[in-house]
Amino acid sequence: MIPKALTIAGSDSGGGAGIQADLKTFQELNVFGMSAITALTAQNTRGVQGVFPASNECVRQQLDSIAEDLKPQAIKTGMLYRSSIIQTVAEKIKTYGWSNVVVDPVMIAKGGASLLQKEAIETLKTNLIPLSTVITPNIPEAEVLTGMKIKSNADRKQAAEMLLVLGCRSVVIKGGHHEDNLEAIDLFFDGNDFVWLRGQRIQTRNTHGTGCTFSAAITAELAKGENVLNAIRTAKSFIQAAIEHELNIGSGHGPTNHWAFQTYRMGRP
Ligand SMILES: Nc1ncnc2c1ncn2[C@@H]1O[C@H](COP(=O)(O)OP(=O)(O)O)[C@@H](O)[C@H]1O
Ligand SMILES: Cc1ncc(COP(=O)(O)OP(=O)(O)O)c(N)n1
Repeated sequence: MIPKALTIAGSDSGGGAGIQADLKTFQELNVFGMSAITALTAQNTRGVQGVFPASNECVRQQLDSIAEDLKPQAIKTGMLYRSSIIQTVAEKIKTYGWSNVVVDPVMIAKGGASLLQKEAIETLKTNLIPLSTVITPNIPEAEVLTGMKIKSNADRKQAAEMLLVLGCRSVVIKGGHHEDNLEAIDLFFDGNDFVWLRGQRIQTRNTHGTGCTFSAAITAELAKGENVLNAIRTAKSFIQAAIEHELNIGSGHGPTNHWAFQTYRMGRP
């Protein structure tokens, strides 16, 4: 059986984040990728120049078309932009009984553009997060979702506990935005165990789409039947290789190298 994964996210015309990063990642991990597009963005390595959200009907029809013919073994959500799109996605996840749901609570692009309306944060918390197998906030997103400041390791553990109360089955709070200069360390928590996933911090500005790529790699591994922690370990290795072997494309924050994991590194850390 060919594993199939679905991404429900925004399109990045520059190819480094969003739907484009997700499909490249699925492909590199030998998973057949499908997509439902929630918004078009005019975007490049310098930033986001325009956001054009899809109608609810457009999102609904894409999800129905996929579900009626192609059964994804795992799905991920990225940029969902507004409350009504989140509601549509949550309804469809329930209707079609989709499992292995990875929620990347995308809020703000690196350049500062808003990819989620403020009023949609509550809908994300109440409608979508309770349906998720794992959520993958970065530190600023975890701060918004919990209402607490995250500075120390103890803070991050407390935030992970608070996020689990929202109803997700597990959480990984990514460490890309942490001030640690030597390592980029992510924290996994499933209600029982805290696991720190360590990687050398690469000094580069070419980190556009790191979060999308990381959550897509988790989704691909879940589609193949891996457990959540193993999926996250492989994703960490995938993103580490993708940042380390940079491409230097564009004049701003360049994309990561989606070929690198296959080319340079196959194992988990
Ligand atoms: N400079 C870096 N060097 C190595 N790993 C990084 C670097 N920046 C981010 N990462 C890793 O990339 C993944 C995405 O993290 P992060 O940048 O926090 O997410 P987002 O793109 O959602 O803001 C995490 O596994 C994080 O540890
Ligand atoms: C269409 C779209 N979706 C998501 C993002 C954010 O991607 P992320 O992986 O968090 O990377 P940065 O944008 O922060 O570099 C996006 N930019 N566009």
